[in-house]
Amino acid sequence: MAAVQSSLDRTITPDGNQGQYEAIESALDRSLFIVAGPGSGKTMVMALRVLKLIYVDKIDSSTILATTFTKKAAAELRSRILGWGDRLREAFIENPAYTDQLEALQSIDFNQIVTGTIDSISENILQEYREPGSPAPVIIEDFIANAMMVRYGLLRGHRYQNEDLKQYLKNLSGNTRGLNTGGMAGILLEIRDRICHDQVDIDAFCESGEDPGIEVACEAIRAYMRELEERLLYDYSQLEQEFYQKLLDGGLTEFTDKIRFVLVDEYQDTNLLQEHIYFELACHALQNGGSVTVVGDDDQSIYRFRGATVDLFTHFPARIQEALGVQPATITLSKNYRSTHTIVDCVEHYVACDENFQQARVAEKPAIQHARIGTQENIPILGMFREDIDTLAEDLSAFLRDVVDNGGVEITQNVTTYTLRIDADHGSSADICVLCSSPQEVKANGDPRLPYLLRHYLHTSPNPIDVFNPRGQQLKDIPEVQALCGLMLECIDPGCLVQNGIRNLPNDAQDTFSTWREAAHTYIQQHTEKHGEITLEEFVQGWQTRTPRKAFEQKREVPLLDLVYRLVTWIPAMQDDVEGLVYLEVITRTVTQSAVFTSFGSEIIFDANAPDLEGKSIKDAIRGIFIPLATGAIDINEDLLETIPNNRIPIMSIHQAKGLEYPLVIVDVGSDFKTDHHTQAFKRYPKEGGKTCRMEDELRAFSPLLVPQRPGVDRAFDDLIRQYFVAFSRPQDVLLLVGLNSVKDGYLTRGRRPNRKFIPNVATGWDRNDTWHWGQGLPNIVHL
Ligand SMILES: Nc1ncnc2c1ncn2[C@@H]1O[C@H](COP(=O)(O)OP(=O)(O)OP(=O)(O)O)[C@@H](O)[C@H]1O
Repeated sequence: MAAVQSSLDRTITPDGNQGQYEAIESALDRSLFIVAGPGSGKTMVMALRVLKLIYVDKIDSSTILATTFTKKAAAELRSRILGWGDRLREAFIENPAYTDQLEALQSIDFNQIVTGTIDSISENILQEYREPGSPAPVIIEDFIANAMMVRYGLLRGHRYQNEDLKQYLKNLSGNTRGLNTGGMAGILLEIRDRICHDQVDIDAFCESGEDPGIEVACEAIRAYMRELEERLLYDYSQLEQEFYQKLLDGGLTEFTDKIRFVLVDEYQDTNLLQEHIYFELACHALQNGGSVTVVGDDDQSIYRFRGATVDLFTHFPARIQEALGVQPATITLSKNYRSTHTIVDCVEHYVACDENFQQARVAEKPAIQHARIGTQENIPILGMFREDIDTLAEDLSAFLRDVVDNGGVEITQNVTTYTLRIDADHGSSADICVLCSSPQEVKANGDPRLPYLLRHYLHTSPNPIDVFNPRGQQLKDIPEVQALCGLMLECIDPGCLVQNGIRNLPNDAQDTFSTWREAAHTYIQQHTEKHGEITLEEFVQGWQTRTPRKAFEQKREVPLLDLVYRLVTWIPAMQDDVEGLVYLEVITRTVTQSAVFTSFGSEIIFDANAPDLEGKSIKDAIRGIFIPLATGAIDINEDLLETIPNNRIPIMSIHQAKGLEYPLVIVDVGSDFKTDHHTQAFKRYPKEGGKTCRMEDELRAFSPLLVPQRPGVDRAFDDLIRQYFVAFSRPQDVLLLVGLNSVKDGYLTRGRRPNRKFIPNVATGWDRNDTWHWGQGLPNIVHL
């Protein structure tokens, strides 16, 4: 610990940081259950426990496996271990007390530690320890899984037209207007993932006879799984299943024989299949004389919709004792090193105010305490509420401009005045973050939402500030995407000859193709500049008339990726704008990945000896690339957003913000809520469990987990509380809540005798028994 203090500038003492100290210093064979609050240094504790095993217990680094839930968190954990590991090594090498250990110190290879998400670890281990001659697993991204479900689960066999299936998926999703093909595929994949994650007996589910749509859904899922198997492809669920199966069958003994330490962060988001994997790994670790450590915060479990089962964390000690006979020591980390006293108090008050929620938390969880070191101002919690969304966006933009550029904003509470200002030397607009339940920029009816208006007002000011919100719009509706996809279609299939010959072309895809092609024509007219000696119009004509020369190289196979890269030379927004680059990346990944499962590998074939191949390869590309893009089957994956530009204000969903911290965090607690409208209830004060809970209830009846004890509506409340708990615990210095006046003061109903009505909302301190703990007008915060 002395080296940690001198080299890493972290003081961890048995008195000052008891939980952290105990977790790091625990004996190597002591298994731990660490219940940690927000900002309590989970990642630091994990990294230092690993380094303690290596430096103090002299453990071989290749016997340690450390994993966490998201790619971002896994990368952060790895870089901490590597960075701190090296700094400590340098300090030991320079210290004369360790001269006799120089060789051992120099030989430590931190890269041998197995780190990553459970998916990346499964992939690497299956690849590294596979039988000689057997192929390495090929993993498909979610969007390809979706495209394959569209193609093999729905289009093939015309299941997308099956009324029983349509009705079943519609009921399950709660979508009142019905689903398009991409939407149906999305729900089917959610069912399929749950079958894997909850270890559901699919035969029993299929034969349950509760709804005629279930059988068709299972047929579609089985068709999709067969296709994966035949092509030796794995989606992420299947990858984990395969890893677990190989662990059970003893096919990975070379690996399991050496594993001694299993450490899992973010355990609150574990599903049953992952628990099986961790327990199997832990079983080997214990047999090899090591231990298992899990860290998590049940209050931050926000991935139920992806199969996370928080009970696996809250009941971890009993579950692992039953499975492996080990009794882990419970350690709590309740000190918060991130936020000011005011924010910590607000977060603690928030999480305690719903009495019913306490039953869903880890028993006897201690309150969060503030422990942030160094001088800091206790800026009050702020609120900005306005009559309408446009005024809110305009005023919020003006506030942000003042904070970033115009010398700051003064806030007075009682007699104290605070100045909010981005640090002129080290700060930037990226110190601010806007969190919403969804970063969508427009509503289904086309009306703008706060993210759209904020982008607009911030950008049109004299000193423009840019936002970063690539997930704000549907990919197919983004102008550059429309232009690029339209240009590609016009090049490969002029006059829609092949397109019109495709049977089962979904109507929504057909409509989108027409919009794209029109966008391409407009784009051609507006962009007359030359690239590589020709204009865009000449380039497209070259393709359309199949006159190679300048437009494309005379080859038998022309990769579509080449076409993409050539066309974007006329689309500057896709070359130098960070959001445009994300869109381009999604399209190129779609083209590359679809090559994995299409017959022509994302190439157009021009063969005079076999002229029919041209049409077939175009059809293949339309099916494999363009239909998924047009039907919403492909969306922007979160891992494409790992790097957030340092000169823009990120607008993100609360889920994306998990694990992050910012000096100033703005949380939208009600910019969409003008009235107490029932269609919005699920976002603020649920009346029922909703899609995720319905799916949980439906499928867990056939899983060892069994149907959840807590009613769906209570689980929906729990999830909303946790979501805003995560949001409110992200800021270091300032938390600003924004919304409409109706959310804080209520609104007047129409009619001859208007009546004041309030909008129950979990994010503004209502509990599920209709008590408003924060009160009318939100008097507990300072209003701007
Ligand atoms: N003992 C400590 N001394 C000083 N700073 C600390 C200490 N422990 C943690 N911190 C700091 O507190 C902040 C929060 O830590 P970290 O991000 O690891 O928390 P966390 O538990 O992962 O939080 P969350 O679950 O809310 O994402 C970080 O800035 C970290 O550097």
